Amino acid sequence: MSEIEGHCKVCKELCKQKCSQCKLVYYCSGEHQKDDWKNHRKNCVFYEICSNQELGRFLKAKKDLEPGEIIFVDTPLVFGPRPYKIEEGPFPCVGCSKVLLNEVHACPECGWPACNAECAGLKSPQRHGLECQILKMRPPTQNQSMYQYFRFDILILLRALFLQKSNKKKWDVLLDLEDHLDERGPNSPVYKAVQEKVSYVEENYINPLKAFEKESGQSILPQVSSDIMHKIYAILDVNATEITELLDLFILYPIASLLEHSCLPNTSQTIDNEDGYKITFRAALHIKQGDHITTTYTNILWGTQERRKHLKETKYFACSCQRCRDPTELGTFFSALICLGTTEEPCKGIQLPVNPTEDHTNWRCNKCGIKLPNKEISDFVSHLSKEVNKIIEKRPNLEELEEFLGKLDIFLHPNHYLAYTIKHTLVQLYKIDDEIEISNSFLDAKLKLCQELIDLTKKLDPGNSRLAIYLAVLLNEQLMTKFKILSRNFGDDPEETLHLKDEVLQIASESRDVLNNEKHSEAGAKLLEVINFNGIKIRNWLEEHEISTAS
Ligand SMILES: C[S@@+](CC[C@H](N)C(=O)[O-])C[C@H]1O[C@@H](n2cnc3c(N)ncnc32)[C@H](O)[C@@H]1O
Repeated sequence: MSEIEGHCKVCKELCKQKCSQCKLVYYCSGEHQKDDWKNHRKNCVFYEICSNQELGRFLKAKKDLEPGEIIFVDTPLVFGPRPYKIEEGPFPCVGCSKVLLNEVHACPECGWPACNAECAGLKSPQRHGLECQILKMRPPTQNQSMYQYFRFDILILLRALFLQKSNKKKWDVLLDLEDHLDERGPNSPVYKAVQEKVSYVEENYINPLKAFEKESGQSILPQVSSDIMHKIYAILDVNATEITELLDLFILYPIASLLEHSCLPNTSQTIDNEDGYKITFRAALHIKQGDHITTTYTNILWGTQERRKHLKETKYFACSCQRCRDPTELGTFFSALICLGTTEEPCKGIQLPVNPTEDHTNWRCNKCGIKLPNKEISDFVSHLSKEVNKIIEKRPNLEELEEFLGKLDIFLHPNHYLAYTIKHTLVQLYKIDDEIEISNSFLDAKLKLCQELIDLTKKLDPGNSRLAIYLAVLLNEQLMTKFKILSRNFGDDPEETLHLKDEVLQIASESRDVLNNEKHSEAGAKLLEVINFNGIKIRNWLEEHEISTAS
């Protein structure tokens, strides 16, 4: 049997035609494919759901997947405003969740803030349509601020509770998601925070609801116990996907919730805000049949200790992915420190964790061998991290930032994640402006920094699944620096001109490609506009100087 032949799933005849969707099953004819659709339908996907003791459920590839290939599209079980209290700043619209930056209107039924009394989300059952009837039941209260009165953090809970009536299948799937309730026991801080919400909901909404149900004989929401509310918040914390920018949303998906975490994920995701927040997962790297399909639950621009701590505290597991296990973090040295040695003369070796997946691992210098306890390192890095946040918040100028980086350089490996943050800001402050006199050495230094950060970003995120915006910013800076050199040296050396022209065109094209999955995000769209504008500027210049734009 050749590779392009297989046995028809129905009659077992040898044939060449496959299911055009999953390309995993052979059918000798359209008729046999149609006959089998009822069985095949649920298996017509590129992944299988597996489970083991360590991970619980996870997804495995059923076939080899190429970068960019769609693995699955998922539709939300429920979505709503982030379940954290809003203490200041604008509210979102209760109907469509857009942040209300200008005029604030109200839902005509319950009075909650809305973008417009006609907002379609006010009536939609997936949005405000069902919860509105409960919000209306609250008795009038006095002496409460707007932020105490409009508790957007409880809306997603009400929306989830309504699934038991509006879509029992989704309700059952939701309740079957991982909750880690055992780790969120009554003494944990998270339990107390959730209990505050639950008591608030009971007092303001559930008690009036129960009174109404009793009086009217209607059953609106049968399951509203405190336990079920704790469970829903736990499920949201462990599984929900967050969107920020203009919307501030938590979205819970049935399939995406089963994806395993890795700090080196092999998928990328895009969410369609215009189509009910459908999420599309694509292969970001080559995925082989049988490989686990992974996403990331944390910030891959943090060092191993910070990522693992965050995962432990919010997702209740100890990550031991390829990056976490490697003291050098895939050769990036993203958490490495400079060894200060024991004598007055620093040894200048590199301090790395001996076993990064052990919480209390010692750190050891790769040159002098001196060991330091983890606590000493993490206290020191957390102190530096606060200093970095302070200086970034201050919106520093170039000189302040360079001076600060000079201090960090004494202690941190040049690739340390705190240095990365500073350098990423710095590279954008090294302006290449036609109005300013710029030396060649300045351009060379900027190019060197761009290249250093681009290489580092690509190592951390080889599938460009999380750091696309960071990378595109760097490529754009590199593009404009090379273009400056090209235009400055034009006429000196024709061969060099052509070489630089090719490089510039290649970088312009790469920076656009990198943003492929981000072009619908606010930041991605803005950046793409800048890159396209720069691309046009460069092409115009090349044409004016009669340099072919073909590579
Ligand atoms: C979003 S859920 C993933 C689906 C879950 N395994 C299930 O059975 O429903 C997140 C949970 O899966 C487990 N998990 C995910 N990735 C893991 C990993 N790399 N190592 C260990 N546990 C992991 C943890 O229990 C985590 O809290």
